[in-house]
Amino acid sequence: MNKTNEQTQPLLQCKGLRKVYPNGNVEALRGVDVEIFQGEYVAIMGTSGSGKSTLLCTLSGMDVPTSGEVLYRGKPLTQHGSLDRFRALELGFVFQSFYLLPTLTAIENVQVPMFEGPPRSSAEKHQRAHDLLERVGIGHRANHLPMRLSVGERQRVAIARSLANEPKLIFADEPTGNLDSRTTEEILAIFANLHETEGVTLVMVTHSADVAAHAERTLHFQDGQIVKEENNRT
Ligand SMILES: Nc1ncnc2c1ncn2[C@@H]1O[C@H](COP(=O)(O)OP(=O)(O)OP(=O)(O)O)[C@@H](O)[C@H]1O
Repeated sequence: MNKTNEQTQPLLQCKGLRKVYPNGNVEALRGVDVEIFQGEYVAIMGTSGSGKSTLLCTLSGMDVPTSGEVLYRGKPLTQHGSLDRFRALELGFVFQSFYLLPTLTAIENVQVPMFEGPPRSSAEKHQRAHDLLERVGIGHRANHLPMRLSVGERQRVAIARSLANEPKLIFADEPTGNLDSRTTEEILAIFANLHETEGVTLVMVTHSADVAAHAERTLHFQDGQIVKEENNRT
């Protein structure tokens, strides 16, 4: 990615991030510095227990670090007002286990974050959700409950939901962890398309080198620290 002047400030940054879980006194993050620029596609890769999910939780404000700071557009996360609202408006999330609400249809699931988003009529929410489902290739499944969808289709719904409020940054935590290899490629193609055609900033946690290779840059994580950084496009 070529950095223009506007991109010299990271979209998201953390400095000296430490996280100690008092339960078991586990030091999950041991001084992590990361800079993520607008429009980047970054993979955080490491073995199980290395601290990837903890990093993602603290970077996104879902959890608080023991020490160190997370900055969004140069300002500490804590100064962005209500963290719930900040997350709903600025961030999108995709998880390994989808976390779709089982009693809502696909199109209803996609609309859930919109209740925190910019004011929209019911008809507008419905239309937008439908457009998002079309965008990820499952407009024809809009009225199905999650249990009537394949796992790959569920993840597509979760991606559509993550786009509900036009987030600046999407966090994906092992988004292909429950998928077979063909479906994994399909889901990664959706991420690549969002990144390439719409400039969505993506931070993806994975334990798989093959999956990480789809990102532009890989941060290798080990024992709560970044031990190596790799540019996947050179
Ligand atoms: N709530 C918690 N309380 C205590 N220890 C925790 C908690 N959450 C995570 N840990 C510990 O912190 C360390 C990092 O865990 P984390 O889930 O961030 O790793 P991970 O790399 O995402 O692992 P995985 O790939 O298996 O999900 C591990 O030793 C884990 O046991």
